[in-house]
Amino acid sequence: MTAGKFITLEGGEGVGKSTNLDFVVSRLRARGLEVIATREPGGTAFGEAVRGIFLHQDPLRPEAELLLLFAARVHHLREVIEPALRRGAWVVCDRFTDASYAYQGAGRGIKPGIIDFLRDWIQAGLRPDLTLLLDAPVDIGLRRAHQRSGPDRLEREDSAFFARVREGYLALARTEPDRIRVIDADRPLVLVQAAIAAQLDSLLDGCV
Ligand SMILES: Nc1ncnc2c1ncn2[C@@H]1O[C@H](COP(=O)(O)OP(=O)(O)O)[C@@H](O)[C@H]1O
Ligand SMILES: Cc1cn([C@H]2C[C@H](O)[C@@H](COP(=O)(O)OP(=O)(O)O)O2)c(=O)[nH]c1=O
Repeated sequence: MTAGKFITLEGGEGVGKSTNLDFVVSRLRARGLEVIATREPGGTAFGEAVRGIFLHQDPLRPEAELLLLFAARVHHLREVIEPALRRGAWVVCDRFTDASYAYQGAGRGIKPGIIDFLRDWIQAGLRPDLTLLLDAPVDIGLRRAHQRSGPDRLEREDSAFFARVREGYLALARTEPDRIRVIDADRPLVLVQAAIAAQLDSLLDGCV
């Protein structure tokens, strides 16, 4: 049996990650693949409990944010992601470690070396096979997110914070252009999904 693939969706608030996660999952299932859809923080009972603290505990120090995220991540990896990949399933995850570099690193100012250390300790060599980075101007994403629900703790940050997050993500994409594919999310959904489909098809074609 071939090993499964690990796909992540990343980007700022309201860029369309959840909407497009459903699209990715349907497209892969249509090919007959076993697909697990999950999210961070979350994905396990412990991770979902951490998510509640993370989104609502105020104040929460940047160091505590990062440690909580990796505490949830280690359970998510050991209990959900790694077993699924080992049995040949595909895993599609709404946010993963790139979000820690963008939000806690670029956004909060934690040095990347500290995040590298936690990533290497918890994940060893595991990285997503494909990351779809949905990119849109900050005000557009926030407007979409606010239409959806009341703001959580992070969504109340100022626009300078989200501008750093966006630039942090784009900087990651420049360092790993093969893994991280930037998708212009400031377009009608049908065009965003055509771009995503093209990326998925090239990953699938590489698997046959
Ligand atoms: N390309 C798009 N154009 C317009 N609205 C969109 C687009 N993509 C998503 N939306 C809408 O924006 C809102 C936020 O989308 P969502 O998928 O929840 O974003 P995220 O998971 O990134 O926060 C939803 O109401 C969704 O229907
Ligand atoms: C996984 C992860 C998420 N986060 C933040 C980003 C989001 O504000 C929040 C998760 O909320 P989520 O609902 O996934 O985001 P969105 O509002 O865009 O749909 O957690 C980090 O700061 N670092 C991380 O490593």
